[in-house]
Amino acid sequence: MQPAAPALDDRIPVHVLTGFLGSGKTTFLRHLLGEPDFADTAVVINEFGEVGLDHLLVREVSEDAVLLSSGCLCCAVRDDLVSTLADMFEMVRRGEVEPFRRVVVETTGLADPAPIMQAVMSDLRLRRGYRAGTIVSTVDGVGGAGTIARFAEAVQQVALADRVVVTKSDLAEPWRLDALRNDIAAINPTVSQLVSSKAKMPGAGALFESTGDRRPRYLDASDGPLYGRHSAGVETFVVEVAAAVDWPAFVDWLELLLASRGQSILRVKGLLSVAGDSRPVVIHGVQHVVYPPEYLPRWPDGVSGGWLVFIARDLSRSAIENSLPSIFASTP
Ligand SMILES: Nc1nc2c(ncn2[C@@H]2O[C@H](COP(=O)(O)OP(=O)(O)OP(=O)(O)O)[C@@H](O)[C@H]2O)c(=O)[nH]1
Repeated sequence: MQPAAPALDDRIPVHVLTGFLGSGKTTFLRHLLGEPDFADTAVVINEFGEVGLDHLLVREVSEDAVLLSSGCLCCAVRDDLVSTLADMFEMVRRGEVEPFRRVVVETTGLADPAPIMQAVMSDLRLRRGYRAGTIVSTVDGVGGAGTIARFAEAVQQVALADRVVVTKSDLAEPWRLDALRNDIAAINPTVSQLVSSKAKMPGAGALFESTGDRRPRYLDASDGPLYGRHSAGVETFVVEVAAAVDWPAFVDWLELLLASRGQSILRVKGLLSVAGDSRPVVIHGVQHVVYPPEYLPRWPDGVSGGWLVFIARDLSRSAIENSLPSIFASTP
């Protein structure tokens, strides 16, 4: 008698998209969600600050992105992820939402992916409907080597990845990319490394496909010194910017701030109203780099005034607020 073929596992894979602050997770995810291969993908986004931006950007391409805010998935809001996934499954079962074929969880930039994957896979309710997917980690082609050298979180994200996407290759010199790829290989010798440019990457459709039968690395990570911990002193705060800003003055202010305090400011992002334009402007700064602004077609529902979120070390909210007045457009 022939041995029975192994039963096909038709549970929904939960993939984790991780990567250090500003390394390009959301940009890459938005691009993927626009590809036909990624139709039927449910997205759960976790952000640090009291206000989230990434889910607003992802909703431009996929209406149903769910935001888990106010804490990091790997340490503070793990239970929220478990109950969100359970609710999503129930809603599909009751026919309240369209079925989905995969879930992608985008973590905060400081997250350890191991406790996230473990929380999902150790919950008996979830295990009936979901299975562990792939861990994909983005690494910033420009600043990645520096963050790997300075932040244990960046090392952990690479160490546990099944695939690494080196982003921003359009901005980085070839020698820098080669050196970074060597750093990544030194941390995780068997990981497959892919390179993307402005979120475009050959073979992106297969990004979350299984990497084979290898025992997942996250299973062995629970006794490591990094498990679910964050580098000391990293804090987040939100600065409200209710009035319209004068664009040239704002750019000068942000460039000066990041040039002088880029070692402290790991990430700044936000949504602003700019004098003379009705569209909200999305702002991105990553360490010393200010990225080109992006316009949203309209203000998202429920959002009116602007704000900036900072993720920083040794930087106070009052220092930022005191320097802000220079950016506002003067009223005629
Ligand atoms: N030129 C260029 N810019 C990129 C690329 N990928 C991302 N960016 C820019 O880098 C900035 C940060 O990208 P995000 O996608 O927001 O990064 P993230 O990892 O989601 O950020 P956090 O969630 O805050 O940690 C944005 O201004 C992006 O437009 C790329 O391949 N090329």
